[in-house]
Amino acid sequence: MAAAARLRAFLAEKDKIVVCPGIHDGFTARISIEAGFECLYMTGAGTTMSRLGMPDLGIATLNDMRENAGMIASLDRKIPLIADADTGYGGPLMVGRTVEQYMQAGVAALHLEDQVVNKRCGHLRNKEIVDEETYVSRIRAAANKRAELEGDIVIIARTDSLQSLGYDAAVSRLKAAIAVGADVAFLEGFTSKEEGEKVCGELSPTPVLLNMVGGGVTPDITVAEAREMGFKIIIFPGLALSAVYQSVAAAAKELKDTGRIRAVKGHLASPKAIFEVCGLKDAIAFDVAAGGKLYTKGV
Ligand SMILES: C[C@](O)(C(=O)O)[C@H](CC(=O)O)C(=O)O
Repeated sequence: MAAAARLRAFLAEKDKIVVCPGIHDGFTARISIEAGFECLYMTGAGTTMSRLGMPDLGIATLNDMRENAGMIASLDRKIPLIADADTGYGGPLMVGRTVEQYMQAGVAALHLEDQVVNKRCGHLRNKEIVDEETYVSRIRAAANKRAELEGDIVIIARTDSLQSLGYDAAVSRLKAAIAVGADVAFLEGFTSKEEGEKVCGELSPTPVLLNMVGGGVTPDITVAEAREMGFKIIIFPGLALSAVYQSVAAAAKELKDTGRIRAVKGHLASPKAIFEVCGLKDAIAFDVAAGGKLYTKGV
């Protein structure tokens, strides 16, 4: 089953919540696959930081995002990838190109939001949003492109309008997005569990996504609680980013302070062990099956 169809099947399962660790590159994707997750989330913030070394301020372009998403989606085609597509990177024509390219890249779902193109992380202050008509035209462009290509990519409509317009206007934007073809709703940055529960109830039967940003404006909600509240998807965008930050910072400090890294717990993985996380055995088997001679004696 193709990735988008698989994700749709998950969404159709009663009482199921799709749990997605946030990953930003091939290695963190592989580690999460090895941990047994059945779906992944490619964070735009993480893609911007890992590929460009820049903060989440609308700096990554369609090319940066699509290339990263395509590589990650290709690692295991059985595992659907939900990928951030920010604002769609322009007007309806650009949104159409984004959807087409994400589909070609094998992405199962993408989310599109109503911030201005020069956007920022949804958990920062003073976000600027576009008017509702412009937002709806982004979602319509996505749905039209999907129909034109006879695809089934899952369209997730995100609104960042809660911060400036309040709950009712934000939910009305999500309803307008659903009316023109969005499959899933995403209320960014809600600030109380009551609001989270309310939006699930109000938009039902449309599945609603919960963005669990550690240290963000949304209170901490566990997977079990989110399922109970009615969410169908939960993403943890900062999962790999914060782990990488903490462990690399500790290792760098250790090296700086002591001149070695072996003392840092967990840094003793051999090259071979970590290559195995990245499909070493399958890569060798593929080469050997084709008659390659490089790895017949092992590595
Ligand atoms: C979901 C998000 O768009 C992302 O890029 O992962 C961010 C998360 C973050 O910055 O931690 C967001 O705007 O919520």
